[in-house]
Amino acid sequence: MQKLRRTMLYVPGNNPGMIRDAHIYGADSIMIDLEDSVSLYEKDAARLLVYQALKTFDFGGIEVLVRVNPLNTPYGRDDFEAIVRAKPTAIRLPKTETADDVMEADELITGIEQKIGMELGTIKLFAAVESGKGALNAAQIAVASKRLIGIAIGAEDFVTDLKTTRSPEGIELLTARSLILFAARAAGIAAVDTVYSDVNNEEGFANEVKLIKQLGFDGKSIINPRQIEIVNRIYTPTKTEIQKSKRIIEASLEAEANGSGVISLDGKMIDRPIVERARRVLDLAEAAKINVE
Ligand SMILES: CC(=O)SCCNC(=O)CCNC(=O)[C@H](O)C(C)(C)COP(=O)(O)OP(=O)(O)OC[C@H]1O[C@@H](n2cnc3c(N)ncnc32)[C@H](O)[C@@H]1OP(=O)(O)O
Ligand SMILES: O=C([O-])CC(=O)C(=O)O
Ligand SMILES: [Mg+2]
Repeated sequence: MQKLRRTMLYVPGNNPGMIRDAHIYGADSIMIDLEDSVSLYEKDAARLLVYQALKTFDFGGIEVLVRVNPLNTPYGRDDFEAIVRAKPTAIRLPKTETADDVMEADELITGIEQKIGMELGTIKLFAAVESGKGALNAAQIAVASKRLIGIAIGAEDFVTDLKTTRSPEGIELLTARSLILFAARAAGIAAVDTVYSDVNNEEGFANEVKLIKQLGFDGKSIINPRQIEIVNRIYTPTKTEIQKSKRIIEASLEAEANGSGVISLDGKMIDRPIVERARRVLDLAEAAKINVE
C-alpha cells in the first residue's frame, strides 16, 4: 500500500509541548523544524530538545521528519550529526538549489551512518525547493540521491526570491509547482505542496488544496492541526468516486477476459489510463482506511 503524505505537519523544534502532542491530531507525517521557526539564539537548545524527543517520545507510529538548517549555515552540520543519530524517517533539506546540495547531504549522512554503525541508507531525504534556481534544477535535484523520498516547494521563501508575494490564485507559483511536480513524477518520488500561512482563512486554504490536488500533488506541508481535516476531506475519494472506480475495474477485467482493449461504460470510453486512475482512487481510499468492499 502506498504511504500517504497528504498532510505533513510542521512543528517548531523549540516547543516541547507541541512536539509532545503533534502526533495526536492525525497528520500523515510530522516535520519537526530546526530552521526558520527557530530563532538564531535557540538553535542549539532546539537541536538538543529534538534529539531527546526523538530518542524518548512515543510518536504513535507516525512518520517523523526533521527540517535541518542548510549546510551553508553555521548550524547545518551540527544538525545532521545530532539528528541522524536520533533516527527520524527522513531529513528535510530546506532551500535546496542544486543536485550538489542533495549529494553533499547524502555523503554527510553516509559518513555518520558508517561512524555509528547504522545500516547505510536508513535515513531518507526530502528536498524542499524554495528559489528560482532550485525550481530550474528540480529535475536534477529529484534524482540526486537514492535516499530521496520526496520533493516539496517552499513558497514563502520562493516568492521572496522572485521579488513578489503570494496571491490567492497562486499564479506566481504555477511554473515552479509544475516543474517540481514533473521532477517528482519523473523520479518516482512524492510531490508535496507548500504551507498556507493564513491559518484562520479556511476557505482560502481549501481553495488552495483543491488547486494543488488538481495539479497532481500528493499532499501539502501544513502548519496547524486545524488544516488536517480540510486536506483529508478534499483528498479522500468520495463514495461515488469509489463505486465508479470499482465498476471501471470490473468492466475492464471483463473486457480483458473477452480479449477487447477499449470498452464503453455509461457511454464513456474506458481504456488503460482510465483504469489506472480508477486503481489509484481505490489505493488512496484503502490507504485512508476506507472500506472499498
Ligand atoms: C515559512 C515556514 O518556514 S513555515 C514552517 C515553520 N513554521 C512552523 O513550524 C509554525 C507551526 N505552527 C505554529 O507554530 C502555530 O500553529 C501558529 C503560530 C501558526 C498558530 O498558533 P496558535 O494560534 O496557537 O494555533 P491554535 O490556536 O490553532 O492552536 C491550537 C492547539 O494546537 C496546537 N498547535 C498549533 N500549531 C501546532 C503545530 N504546528 N504542531 C503541533 N501543535 C500545534 C497548539 O499548541 C494548541 O494546543 P493546545 O490547545 O493544547 O494549547
Ligand atoms: O516548506 C514550506 O512550505 C515552508 C517554507 O519553508 C516556505 O514556504 O518558505
Ligand atoms: Mg522556507
